[in-house]
Amino acid sequence: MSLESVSSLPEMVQFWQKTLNWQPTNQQQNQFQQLYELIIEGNRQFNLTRITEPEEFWEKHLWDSLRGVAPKQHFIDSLDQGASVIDIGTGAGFPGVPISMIFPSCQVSLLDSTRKKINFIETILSSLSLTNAKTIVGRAEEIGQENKYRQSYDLALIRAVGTASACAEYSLPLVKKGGLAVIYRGSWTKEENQSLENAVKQLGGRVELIEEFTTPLSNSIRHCLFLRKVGNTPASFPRAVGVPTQKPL
Ligand SMILES: C[S@@+](CC[C@H](N)C(=O)[O-])C[C@H]1O[C@@H](n2cnc3c(N)ncnc32)[C@H](O)[C@@H]1O
Repeated sequence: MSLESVSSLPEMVQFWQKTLNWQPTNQQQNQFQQLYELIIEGNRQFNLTRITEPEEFWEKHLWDSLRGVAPKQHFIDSLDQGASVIDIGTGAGFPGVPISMIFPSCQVSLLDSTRKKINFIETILSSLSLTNAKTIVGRAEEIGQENKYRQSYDLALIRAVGTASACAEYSLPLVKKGGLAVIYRGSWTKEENQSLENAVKQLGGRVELIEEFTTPLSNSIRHCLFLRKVGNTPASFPRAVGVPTQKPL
């Protein structure tokens, strides 16, 4: 397939307006289209995502990425105020790349343990001139122990990287006191609350909000877990590579 044959993304003006009380500018809409084309092209080499149909891409990659930072229908305030953001396990760049497009004043770090994914993202950042985003190659367990990164982000985002307690252990050590970690989830049950609360407490956080919502096109159930960093994370967290998943808190 050549780039000329990549479909156009739907504009979805009414869905952006209704769900986020917001609409992309023409320039942002063009960037979404360019991102879509680059990912479809990259997928031929790298097997980046199964989500390639235009409407599905719009819903599951673009809309979902931005919905995660819009609790109570408003984008998280700090994003408009130069927040430092880290997307942990960014894969093909979600949710971090759409967020860096929409919030040019924030600084977004895109972390993944796979070098080839990060190489691909670097081509995206330069093709789209996204100067407010940069990449980090590494494991969250190790990055979270480095002074340069530890407790230095206002906002940590993590989607489809592991269990909720592993995601909490990857993200909270990287967040500043007062900052927020957002875990993007599909399903969530009340029974899972207790183990999440327990993990988050050990990491110096508290569960601020668990939001359930449905996606606008396929009506799928989604959840976002918003964790506030209220104290310091003990030095023993995150534990060594692999431990957060093998021995969940
Ligand atoms: C299923 S993909 C999700 C990608 C993207 N967040 C999304 O929602 O489309 C999980 C990604 O997390 C990365 N990953 C998994 N464990 C990690 C860790 N401990 N530290 C950094 N990256 C990790 C993988 O390399 C992979 O790219």
